[in-house]
Amino acid sequence: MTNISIKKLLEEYPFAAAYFEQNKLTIGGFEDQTFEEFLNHFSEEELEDQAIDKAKLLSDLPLYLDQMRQFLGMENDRLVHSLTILPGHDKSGTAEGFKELTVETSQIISIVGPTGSGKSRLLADIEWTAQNDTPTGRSILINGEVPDMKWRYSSNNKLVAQLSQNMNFVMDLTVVDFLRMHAESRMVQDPQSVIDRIIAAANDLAGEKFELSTPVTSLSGGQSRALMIADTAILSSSPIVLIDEIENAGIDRKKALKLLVTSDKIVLMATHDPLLALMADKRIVIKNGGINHVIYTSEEEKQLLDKLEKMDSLIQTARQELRSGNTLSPDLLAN
Ligand SMILES: Nc1ncnc2c1ncn2[C@@H]1O[C@H](COP(=O)(O)OP(=O)(O)OP(=O)(O)O)[C@@H](O)[C@H]1O
Repeated sequence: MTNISIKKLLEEYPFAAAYFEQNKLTIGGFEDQTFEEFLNHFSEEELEDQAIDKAKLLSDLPLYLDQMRQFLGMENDRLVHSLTILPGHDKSGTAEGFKELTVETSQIISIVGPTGSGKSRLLADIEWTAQNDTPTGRSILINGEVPDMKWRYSSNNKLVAQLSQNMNFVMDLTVVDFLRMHAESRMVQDPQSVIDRIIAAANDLAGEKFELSTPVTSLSGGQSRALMIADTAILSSSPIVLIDEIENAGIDRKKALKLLVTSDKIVLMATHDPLLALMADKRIVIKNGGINHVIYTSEEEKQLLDKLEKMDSLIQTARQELRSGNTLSPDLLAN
């Protein structure tokens, strides 16, 4: 929550204004920056003169917001701001190669490793909020603490939303009925505008557009995935999104990730797609059932990402041409 702009923070937690006032911080003019960026604008002299303790102000803000939400009896779902994985052991019983790994909202973590190495197991440990009670011996903390066991059993206030490669709907509903049911179960104030936003976002992700009246059973693989991603980003209460491979999903993967991240989700995805893996802030490398090491995506890798994106867009264009029944010409490579 400290990664979002002050403006967004105030929209979501209006009482944050009192925190700034109590600490005599004038945030006017800095609304588009994050709280950390705002604090960084002070000179050393100003910090000293005004007795501003940047580190304390930063670490106290999430605590303050949590306490206020609890006090005001607001829903728990938005309270999650970090997920921590504590190490267990690999399939041979060897301790995992990291101390602890914390992921915060709006961060993306990718998980890579050979087939059968344990990527899905890690996602399952997170979903189950493992407490040294799964084959890996890992433990999961939420906001730095042992999580409430309610997360394991609650059906409408789930910690984790899973997006998997196969999204086949079996229910006999149109897209709008499906979304309306979901919006009503979440008791949103203005269901129609939420539904409209989801449809617009889903159509933006999917190659071919679909209508509100389309039965969900007639959606293509890519369309149903796009719908579920948009629904998860905009309407789901789950603060953590786990993605098991979206490479062949027929959707704009980059936009999909951006949509989830700007919705303040913690995103973890198992993937071998270089575009997705490098978009992540950190990359968990799994070997023989254990987290072998964690790689921080370097500047160099991010630069490589630009090149890979250009190559990818070329392949996508070629694919589109083939789909439309055209022939491919060498001009494709000219640009
Ligand atoms: N640390 C561990 N200790 C014991 N068993 C483990 C451990 N990690 C994973 N496993 C088991 O190994 C098997 C393979 O793991 P998993 O399905 O998670 O692999 P994967 O990387 O997702 O494979 P794929 O890429 O094929 O989907 C599973 O039965 C899982 O429960």
